[in-house]
Amino acid sequence: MAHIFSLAAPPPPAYHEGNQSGDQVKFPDTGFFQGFNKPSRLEADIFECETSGTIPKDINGTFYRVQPDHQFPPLFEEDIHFNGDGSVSAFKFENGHVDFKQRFVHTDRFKAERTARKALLGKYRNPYTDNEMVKGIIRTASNTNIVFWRGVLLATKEDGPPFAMDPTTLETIGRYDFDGQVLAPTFTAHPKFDPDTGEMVCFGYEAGGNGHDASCDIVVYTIDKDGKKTEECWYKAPFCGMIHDCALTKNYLILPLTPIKVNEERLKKGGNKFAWDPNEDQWYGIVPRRNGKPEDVVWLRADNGFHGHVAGSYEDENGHIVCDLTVASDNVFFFFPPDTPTPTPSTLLQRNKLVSDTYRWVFDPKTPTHTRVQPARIYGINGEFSRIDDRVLTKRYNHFWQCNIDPSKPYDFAKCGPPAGGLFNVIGHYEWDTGRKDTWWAGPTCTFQEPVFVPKEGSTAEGEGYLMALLNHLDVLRNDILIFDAQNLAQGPLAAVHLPVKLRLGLHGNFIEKREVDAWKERRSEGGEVGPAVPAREALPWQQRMVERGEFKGEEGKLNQMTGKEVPNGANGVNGH
Ligand SMILES: C=Cc1ccc(O)c(OC)c1
Ligand SMILES: [Fe+2]
Repeated sequence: MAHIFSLAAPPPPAYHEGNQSGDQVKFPDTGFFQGFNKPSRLEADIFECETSGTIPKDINGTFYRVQPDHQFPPLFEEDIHFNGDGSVSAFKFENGHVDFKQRFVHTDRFKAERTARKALLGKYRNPYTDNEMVKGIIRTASNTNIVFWRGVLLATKEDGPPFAMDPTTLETIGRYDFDGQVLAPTFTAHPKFDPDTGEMVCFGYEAGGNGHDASCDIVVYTIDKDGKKTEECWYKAPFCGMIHDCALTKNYLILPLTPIKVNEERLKKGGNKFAWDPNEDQWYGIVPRRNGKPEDVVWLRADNGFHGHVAGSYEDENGHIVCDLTVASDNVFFFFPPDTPTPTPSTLLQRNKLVSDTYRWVFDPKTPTHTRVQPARIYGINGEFSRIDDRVLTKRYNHFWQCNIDPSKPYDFAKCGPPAGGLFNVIGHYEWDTGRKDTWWAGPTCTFQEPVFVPKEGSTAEGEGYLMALLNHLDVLRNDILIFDAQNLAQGPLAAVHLPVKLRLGLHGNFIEKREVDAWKERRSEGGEVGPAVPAREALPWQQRMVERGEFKGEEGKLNQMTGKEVPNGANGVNGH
């Protein structure tokens, strides 16, 4: 890489044979850390952002989203974006004004590494590659989704528990175990919220042990609107593969099991978390929402494919489950190639050739388990990150929005290089009832991140409102937010918010109304109706088992110190009693 100055004494390379060498703060010279993918590590406030057009005055609320952003250069040169620390952005809209705030999620991992001033955790979801100092630590980087639950933000990643943050200040409150009710080692990044009951339905996969042992156990929880756990049931998956998103209907939860698999032996050898299995089916686990029993799960299967995200889902007049999601034709996670016979990583170029259409499945929940099924409808588009008007979740719906790939449009490779995160050069609005395709192309130097739907103040009609999405300027390394009329994308944006900086490629976000944030702030205040959110007081059961088995051997006090927990007689730490 070209430098604007030359050092008198050139330092040795930051990585030697793939491992970090020396203590320079220098990121790898790989695609995951250069160009638009360069780490940012920015925590900032911008009061009154610059805008173009007229920001609709009836948008009153905050668009929260999360991005992986490595706090420190990784231990291993070949590290991946998904291993970066969660960094949450908030765009607060009020009466035509927009303020920006961005903060890291202070996970146990973040705190330990900050104390050490360097990376201590190794590869993505492989504890066998960690520094001994952090043995037994909760490894999650909380970098995948940021949801609002009863007055707190939950920063989530599917390999660990959520971390709670204050919605106004973005300060981390701590690991959140729902007042001791949710103790599985893993927790999905895609909990679902039933708009009729106010319940949260959530799950964890690889949940039977410590979250890193290829267990086939899946746990499904329901938390009611008052914060009480009302359902917990454990199911078995046909293999330990990724279950990233889920679909919720009035009576069922559907778990798409993707044929990218965990193998504990591979982890022990320091290998990848996942390996793609091109010979495995894609599976759908259907479980009841009420009084589920382990034997109730129905697993349906279809030809190999890679699940993306769910748009909507509901039960039709026949009691069948309609479940809409993107399914890609091949391995989206090109950095997790098949194991056998020899792993040959595919490239970003191949990744960009995948087709990811939107599939409608109609499942009869009474079908015998292991039955092979076919899609009912394929929309005929190529994209990902579908969103709906969340008020129609669990209900028959019409509209969805997503980021699309249109390879027929010009792309300025000379100015932008390979399109970081995928060539999402179009934003699209679709209607199941009409087959309509309402799209807008962002031009040859821009791509989109996941959109959010913002309901119009005072309107209850599905899809009436705005669509908001981050725009990546790949040529000048900067971001905007574009705001559209949700049902007329083709006319172009109504307004834009301009950031003076580049964000990272994020995963997911949500728009939360100001009135909801304000009402909960009142309830969560000292002496309020509910009181402040309380972080987890006890170590997770898998950590307590490590202590009981004597696996800490004195590392425990060190770990407590590094994560800022109280050390004396383990009152508050990993042996928490
Ligand atoms: C599909 C997205 C996805 C799946 C697993 C992850 O750990 C993740 O981290 C950002 C993202
Ligand atoms: Fe996701």
